[in-house]
This record gives sequence, structure tokens and C-alpha cells, in this order.
Amino acid sequence: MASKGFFTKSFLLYHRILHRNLSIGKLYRRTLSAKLPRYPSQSTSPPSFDDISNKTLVIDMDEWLLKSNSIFPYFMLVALEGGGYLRGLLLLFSYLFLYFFASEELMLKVMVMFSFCGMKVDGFRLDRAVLPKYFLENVGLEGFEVLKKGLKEAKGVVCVSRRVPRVMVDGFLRDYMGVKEIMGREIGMKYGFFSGVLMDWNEDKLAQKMEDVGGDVMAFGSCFGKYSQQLPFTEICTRTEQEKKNWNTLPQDMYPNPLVFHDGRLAFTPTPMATLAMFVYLPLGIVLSVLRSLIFGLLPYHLSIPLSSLTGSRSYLVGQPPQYKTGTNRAGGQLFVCNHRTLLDPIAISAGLNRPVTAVTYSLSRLSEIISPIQTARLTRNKEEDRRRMSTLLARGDLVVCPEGTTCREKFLLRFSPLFAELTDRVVPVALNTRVDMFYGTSTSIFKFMDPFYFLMNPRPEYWVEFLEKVPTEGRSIDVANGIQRKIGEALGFELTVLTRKDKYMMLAGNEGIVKA
Ligand SMILES: O=P(O)(O)OC[C@H](O)CO
Repeated sequence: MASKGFFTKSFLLYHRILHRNLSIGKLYRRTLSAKLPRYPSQSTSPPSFDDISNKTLVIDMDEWLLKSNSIFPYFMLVALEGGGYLRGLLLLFSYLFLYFFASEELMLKVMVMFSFCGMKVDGFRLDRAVLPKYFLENVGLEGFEVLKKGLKEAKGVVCVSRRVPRVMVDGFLRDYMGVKEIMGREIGMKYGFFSGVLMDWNEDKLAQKMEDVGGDVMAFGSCFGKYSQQLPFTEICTRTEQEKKNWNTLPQDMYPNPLVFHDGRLAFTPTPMATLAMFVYLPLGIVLSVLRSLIFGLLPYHLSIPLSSLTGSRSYLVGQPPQYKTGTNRAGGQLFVCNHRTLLDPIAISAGLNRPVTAVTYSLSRLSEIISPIQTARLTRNKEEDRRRMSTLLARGDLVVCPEGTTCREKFLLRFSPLFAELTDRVVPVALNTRVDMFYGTSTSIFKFMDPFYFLMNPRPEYWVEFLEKVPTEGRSIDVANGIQRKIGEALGFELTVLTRKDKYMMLAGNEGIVKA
């Protein structure tokens, strides 16, 4: 117990010293309105929504919108995706150590400290690129219905996050939930870096916001009960975590904005136990990744496919691959046009055909080019030059092209660039799908060269390859490209979009995804 007291005091002292020295440490104070109602009704029954046009809804994100109140996974995502494995390990151990005796507030401050301390403020995009997927998967349908109605009919909606810092929830609430007024705890910053010090929650600021928005205030979340005498609530709706367990999860087709793009390596929710399991598995994963790379790099497909399945990976071939016939069109080889799931797509097609193909690529790292078991050729994004290069390659043999120009992880197809339709009179559309259980094999980071290794590091990575009927390329190339996108979309059950590589990179990385040749 003595050590617990010492640790707690030391941490709080450190926190106070930093807090005092930080520029945003001066918290806003103001006197609350004297006319506030003192005893609002608190109810666990469904909120009365007859006419909310003159009401302001204040919704606590953790306690009302999200089903599970566990916030550790979001901090682990920041630590691992923004900091790396060492930071993730430190966060995990500190969490497991403090779990048994620290208060919730201390745990929160420690998690913020380990996740954020020393991280660059400029370019922090995890709230837009990584975290929304995990928040969305935790949104309760019943809680969401209240938010949706509020955004449509109420005078105003304020979303409050009292535990998860505002920088972590801003992108999710703004981009995916459509909330404009967001209030949360801030993290200290110094010299362009996060200090890791979590600022105190400021109730006065919330009161001021409610006064600004105006109208009667309905609050959603049990934490508001504590402040019911200071804040102008007319009604407070609460749900316990147990009650929320019976809520449904918000289905993907009800997301106000679809989740098309997301980034980050982790393909699972990093709860403490799941994270621990990942760290234990990691050495084996690295061995598996190297082994699978060697198997595919050195052995012919009739050996590499059964051997790699012994290591846990799976490949499925749907439909009959087209027969090999040269000279069936004015070009020498056949043109395979596929959707883009990972950098390994052309290899999966080559394995499905059981013969070598050439893949045209964009933004492929030198390392990936060197270790690729099939021939690769770079595109330049200059239409004439790319047409010339692709025609030359096609005259020599089979060619694989991914006209989306970038990978997409979710069940969406990006716009198909039409250049391929001008090269030959027939193309073979190929529908591809993948499944990963621990790591995503795609990224927008500078460590893209690791993408295939991450895919192969999964305990059971899976690939589906489906060769579709040949399609003639008559008519306008854009119509042909759209037709093939539709065909592949139908085969996979994916939704079609007109989004491009630029849209993806602007959203996830804040750049246009242009790679120097
Ligand atoms: O890394 P991505 O998702 O931008 O995809 C790159 C493509 O493979 C370019 O050939």
C-alpha cells in the first residue's frame, strides 16, 4: 500500500508541475446563470421527443453514444499507430499494473501520458484516419437514434467527451456522426508536441456553451446527474453500462457517412487481453511472414500454395481461369483488370492462373519490387507514357492492372481509371477479396514497404480470386471502365464509388499520395 501511495503522489505531483507550466493551463472560469433550474427529472425511460425544436441536446459520448465504456483500446490505438510497439508495450504494462489499485482518473491520466507524451501535434490525424472505425463499431443504435433525431430536429446538439480527450474524438464525431459542437478534455502541448498532461474537465465551459446555444437542455448520460444543480438541465436520460449491453450495434449501412477509408496496422480492437495476445504472437508472426515470403518467392505455385496453407494461410480460386492463348487479341497477352485489396493482388492472380504475369504498379517500394516473385513495371501517372509502357508490356505477355490506383480495405470499389480499356479489345475482370485477422497489409505511411510482410504476418491471411467472363472493350473507355467496376462490384457485393487515390490520401495522410518516380 505504501508503494501505491508513493506512486500516486509522485505521478500527481509530476502532473501538477507540468500542468502549471503549460500554456493552455489557464482554464476558463465564469459565473453561472442564476436562473438555472435546480432539480431536473432523471429518467431511465425513453426520452420524450414530442417537440424538440426549442431544445438543446447535450450527449455524453462515452455514456450515451458508445455501447462499451471501456476506453483502453482507443489509447492503445494512439500508442501503437502513432508511437510504435514500444510505446504500446509501455501503455499495456502500466495499465495492467495500475488496474488493481489506481482510481479511474489516475488510470486515465496515465493512459493519456503514455499514449501522447512527445507526439507531434502537427499532422496528428489518428482521430480521422484510425480511430473512427473503432468508435463506429462501438456505437449503440439506440443511443445513435437520439443523436440523429437531435441533429435533425433540435435547436442544437452538443457532444461531450469527459474521458477520451477531444483530439481523439473530434474526427469521429465531426466526420462520421455529423456533430458540430464538440467538447472534451484537452491535452497539454508544448513546442508543437503533446506533453501528455490531461487537463481537468471544465464544467463552466459547458454551461457557457449551453447558454450560447440556448433553449431547454436535455442531457443524455448519467454523469450529468452529478452536475444537475449547476447546469441548466430540464431532463436527464441515463443508461447503465449493463442496460447498454442490450443495445444493438449501429449497422454499417446506417453510418451517417460511410467508412470507406481507414488506416493503421491493427485489424482487431486492442483490448488489454487482445493486445497482450498480439505481443505474445508477434515473434511467431515475424517468422511466419518471412517463411511465407520465402515460400512464394522461391517455389513454383503448385508447391507454394499447399505449403503456405500448412502455415495457416488460405487461397480460394472461384471460377475457371481463362485458358492461355496468345494472339487472341491485337495485343500479345491477356489483360487482367482487378480491384485492389493489397500489393499481393497480382501475385494472387498469377497463382490463380498458375503462370507468370507482369503487374503495373504505382508507389511500390524498391524492396517490394526486388523481392516480388513476379515482374513489376512502374507507371508514371502521365497518360501517354503509361499507355506506351502498358502496350509494350501487353505485347510481350499477360498483364495485371489495378485501375483503382490504390488499395481499399472496405467493401467499396473506387473509381476505375479508364486507360486500360484503350489497350486491347478484350479484358478479363478479376474480383479479389482478402481477410485478415490481426494486421492490415496496406497503409499510407512511410513504412509502406512493410505492407506485404504485415499481410503475411496474420495468423490466417486469406485471398479469394474470381476470374469473371471476358469483356469486350467497345465504346467509350470510361463506359467500359465503369462497366467492369460494376461487374466486379456485383461479384463481390461491394458498393461502387467515384472516389480516387487522391481522396484516400488526402483523408488519411493529408497528401495527394504522389510518389516520386
Ligand atoms: O499503397 P496503395 O494502397 O496506395 O496502393 C499502391 C498500388 O499498389 C499502386 O500500384
